[in-house]
Amino acid sequence: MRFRGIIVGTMDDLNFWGKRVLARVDINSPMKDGRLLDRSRIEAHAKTIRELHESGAKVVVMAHQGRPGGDDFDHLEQHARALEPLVGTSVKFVKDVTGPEALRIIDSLEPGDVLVLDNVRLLAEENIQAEPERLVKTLLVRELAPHFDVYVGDAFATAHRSQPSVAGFPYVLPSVAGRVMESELRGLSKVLDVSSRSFFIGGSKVDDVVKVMPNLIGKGTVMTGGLVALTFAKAYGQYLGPAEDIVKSLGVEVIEGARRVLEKGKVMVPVDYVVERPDGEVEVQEAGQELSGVPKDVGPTTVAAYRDVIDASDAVIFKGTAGVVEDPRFRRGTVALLEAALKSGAFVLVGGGHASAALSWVEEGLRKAVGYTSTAGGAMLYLAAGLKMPGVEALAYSYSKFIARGGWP
Ligand SMILES: Nc1ncnc2c1ncn2[C@@H]1O[C@H](COP(=O)(O)OP(=O)(O)O)[C@@H](O)[C@H]1O
Ligand SMILES: O=C(OP(=O)(O)O)[C@H](O)COP(=O)(O)O
Repeated sequence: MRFRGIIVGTMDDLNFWGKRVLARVDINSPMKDGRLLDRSRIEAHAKTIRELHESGAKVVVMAHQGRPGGDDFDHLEQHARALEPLVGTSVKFVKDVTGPEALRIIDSLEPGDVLVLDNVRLLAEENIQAEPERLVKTLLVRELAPHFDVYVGDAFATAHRSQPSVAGFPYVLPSVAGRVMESELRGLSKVLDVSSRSFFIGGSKVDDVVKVMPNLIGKGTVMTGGLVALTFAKAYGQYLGPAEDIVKSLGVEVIEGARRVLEKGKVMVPVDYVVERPDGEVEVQEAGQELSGVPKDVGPTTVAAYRDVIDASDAVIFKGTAGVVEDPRFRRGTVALLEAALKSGAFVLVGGGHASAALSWVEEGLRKAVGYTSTAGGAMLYLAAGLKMPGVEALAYSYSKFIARGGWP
């Protein structure tokens, strides 16, 4: 398939029967207290895995969950169990990635078998980002690649990271896009080219947002929520009371980055917040004055102001959440904004694990008004901003090196 001037192979280009296939998917899902809260990414990637299983491949699934140190950093056994009914076969799981136990099971697979490796971010070197020359030298790539014939890059939601599992293997193995990667690239290239759009950008991955924001300003009005909003409020000089430390913990570069974004253009920040006071009570407080609790959602006046922007847009791109949606007390802002977008008649694109999970709390009849749901949050924004996608570039390299000249069955 052609994508923005490059050619990426798809699963239609290869015969998988009996092949040892390493499939990198993104089943990173919202979790609370060690339990999966949402399975949409697992459902999406199950289609790719099922097709590989039905084509007689020996399928090894590689994925991550959370980031080291985070509450949702976990093993992938639950994910493997959730895949079983969706793929329609028993799914093996090994609590290992490149160790002897993993390699033994990989080498013993029969056509049609499916094995899920444990969280690839348990390996330190997966958590660095580097150029392809370095990625191919990582132990992860050097140790696993010889055990495979083909790599399927399906982790679209992680394709903006130049990490070894995403952007390393395609330089040494014939590689194609999986079905999720393929449909996201096709789907998003169509919908991102709308003239009058607005962006709602929330959630906690502020470093990603600060990176894409200079390219988004000018492409539409940007409304913020979540930790993104707190960072920009700080960059505007607001005092955040008990949330000052939360924003400081994101690092000076992130706050400085937000200030530089504001030199380029305006970003909308909340005018009120739902805060949690030290005594556990929840109340709405106006922004700009000293907050006496931690802001955990946007307030009703903010929702009304953002609704006006949404109503004037032809397309709304929604990434991340307005508040701590895992706690029902701080879900209202996100749900109200999603509902406003879905009622507005604009084309609504929802991206990101938490934002798409929040759709399940929206009035049932409204849900069908979503124009496009992407499995990706950050990666979707990178694409909207026209930034480099190392996971896609690696697949294009692999296609031209190993597949295009017809050297592969
Ligand atoms: N005010 C806030 N304080 C702390 N965390 C927040 C706040 N608002 C949102 N979050 C967190 O942001 C996370 C969702 O952000 P993110 O992962 O960036 O979204 P997505 O998965 O949709 O791309 C949720 O875990 C949510 O609790
Ligand atoms: O959930 C993801 O990204 P997203 O929250 O931006 O959609 C991906 O799994 C990438 O995870 P990362 O942002 O920890 O690299």
